[in-house]
Amino acid sequence: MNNEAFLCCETNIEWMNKQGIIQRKLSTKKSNLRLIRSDSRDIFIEIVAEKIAPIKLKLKSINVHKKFMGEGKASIKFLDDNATLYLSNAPPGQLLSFLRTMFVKMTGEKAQKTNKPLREQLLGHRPNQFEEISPITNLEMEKAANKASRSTDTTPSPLAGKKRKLERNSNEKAPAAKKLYAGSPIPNEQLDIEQKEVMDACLSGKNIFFTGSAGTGKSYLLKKIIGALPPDVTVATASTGVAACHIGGITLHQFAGIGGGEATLERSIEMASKPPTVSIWRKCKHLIIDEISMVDGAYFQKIEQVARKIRRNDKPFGGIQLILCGDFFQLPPVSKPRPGEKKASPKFCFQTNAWETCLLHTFELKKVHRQTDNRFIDILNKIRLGKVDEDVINILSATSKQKIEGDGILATRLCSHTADADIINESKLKALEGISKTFEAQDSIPGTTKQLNQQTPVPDKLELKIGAQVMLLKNINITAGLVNGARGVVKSFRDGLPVVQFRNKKEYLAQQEKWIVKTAGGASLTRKQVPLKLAWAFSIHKSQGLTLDCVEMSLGRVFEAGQAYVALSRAQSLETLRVLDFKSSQVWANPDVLTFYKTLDNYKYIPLGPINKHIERKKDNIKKKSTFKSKLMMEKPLMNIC
Ligand SMILES: Nc1ncnc2c1ncn2[C@@H]1O[C@H](COP(=O)(O)OP(=O)(O)OP(=O)(O)O)[C@@H](O)[C@H]1O
Ligand SMILES: [Mg+2]
Repeated sequence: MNNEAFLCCETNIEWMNKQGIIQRKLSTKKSNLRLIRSDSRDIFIEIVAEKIAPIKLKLKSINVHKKFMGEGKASIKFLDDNATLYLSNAPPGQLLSFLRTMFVKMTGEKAQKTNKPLREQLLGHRPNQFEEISPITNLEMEKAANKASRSTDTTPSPLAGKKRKLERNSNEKAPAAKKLYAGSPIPNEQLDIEQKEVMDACLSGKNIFFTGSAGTGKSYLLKKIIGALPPDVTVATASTGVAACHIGGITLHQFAGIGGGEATLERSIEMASKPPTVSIWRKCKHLIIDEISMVDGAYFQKIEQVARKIRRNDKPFGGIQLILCGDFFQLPPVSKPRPGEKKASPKFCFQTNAWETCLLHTFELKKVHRQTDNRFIDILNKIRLGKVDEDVINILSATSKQKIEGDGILATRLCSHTADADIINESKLKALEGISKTFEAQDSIPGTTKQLNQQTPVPDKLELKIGAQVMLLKNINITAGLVNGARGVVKSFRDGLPVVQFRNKKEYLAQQEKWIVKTAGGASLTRKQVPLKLAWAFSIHKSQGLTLDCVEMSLGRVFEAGQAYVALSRAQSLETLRVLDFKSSQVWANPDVLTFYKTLDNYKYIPLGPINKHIERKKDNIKKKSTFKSKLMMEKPLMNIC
């Protein structure tokens, strides 16, 4: 079956009379929609659902409303039939492919129809036979995308001239068309074989944990999985605000509604039993968690118990399908000491009973997409496991002297401590001459600044000057290299907006972009802001999940297992990386993580002995360093960037 021409979702169909009064209505919870073609080459949508006879609606003179496609909703108005088809709870990715196929095929059909011989048309007296629509070809896609980009109308439906003008939906602006045609022409080709295997397992309803080294496309795949599940019953979360924003979800804490998890189980259940949290817990069928390595095990255990109680279902997590993703070799959970504890003692999720009872099917992605240089990939894989040999030391040390900046774009410094990164950005901006311009975000609901600061990558106030080092925070034009994470410098201000030049020499006038985040109650909050942030420095914790194209680091003060690995693996290549004072003692893996991964097939042969010795040595180093560290924190941070 051509999956691009198939959609499963809720439908409502309304037929109207000439006066616009509804004559007939039909609602289904689950319909299967198919794009089909008659032997006279007309294209139809066929709607098949239980207890109703199949319905076929001809795709001619239609008006499509697709503004809420991302939420799994769209409507198609059939002007000749005086009917409207409302689609809801559709997996957003499937809906996008379906509408795209519909537009592409209709665009192609219009061109073909004029060439059809009259004789063939006149002889078409047989009862109609229908066949499934063939998959779209690259050529068809290109044609339709060109047509859509030339047109100011985002509903590239083949409506006839005058009618088209009249029926154009004024609510729809260009971005929706951009969304429809962005990315690879053939959506199925966007996943590699390993990723497809995980996707299939997720769609089969199993509990899944997928892992893999940095840059293997875990978050990329997670976004596709979210797009393939029905949105009304799917909750996409991540352990941190930045990671949640990356996949368009909310934090796990926001979803669970039990605060930081410090309360007793009884109190936590009480907290989660309040509306709207309770209804979201009950409605949820698929719970997605990205960056699972940073979720505190005790918290994970608690929400599993809360889920069972709230949903009155004794199955693990109250019967919710779990889709967990992350790399435990990266940053561990951040937790505060509990009452009576001097030091926080975070536990990983895999060390809990809840993890055991969920019977997770585990997958590992091995193909690295972030980097292409195999030498660099090998180095990163060794660092991930805490192994540092002479090759690693030599190659990383050699980067310390390389010039990676150009055209006024300086390298971004990754700092082990957040405060250091903030101070560097502030002081560097202050040191620039010229007047500064402040860009204030426009938030849809007043009083949500703190939440939006946490959940979106853009600040509520952004101060810029000519010469400011910035990073782009949205994919603006993928083919032009204006992608999330691209580094640039502010060259001038035009019409009050910053003009940024990027490493590939492309210039971009940064206009306000929109971020939409979900609240735990399911409402949407919107922030509009220029898609930039200061980029002289970032903290390693804030950089988790990012890809950076010109990056520098000094790892002398790292304090977590995996912190050096996270920092190094942000770089796209050895040529765009500078490690200032690399030492093997900066790299170590958590022994519990190593033991856990040894239970997974691909890690059976990790030589644990030598690595553990290294870890013990490292632990001693941390103890010695901690007094030194607190002294250092009071001194000025490193300022010798570039
Ligand atoms: N199948 C794919 N085809 C093309 N590009 C891909 C594919 N999978 C991932 N990528 C790209 O690889 C880069 C890294 O992907 P992603 O950030 O999802 O990795 P990750 O495993 O989540 O990394 P991290 O562990 O650092 O969070 C991104 O730029 C992403 O777009
Ligand atoms: Mg990721």
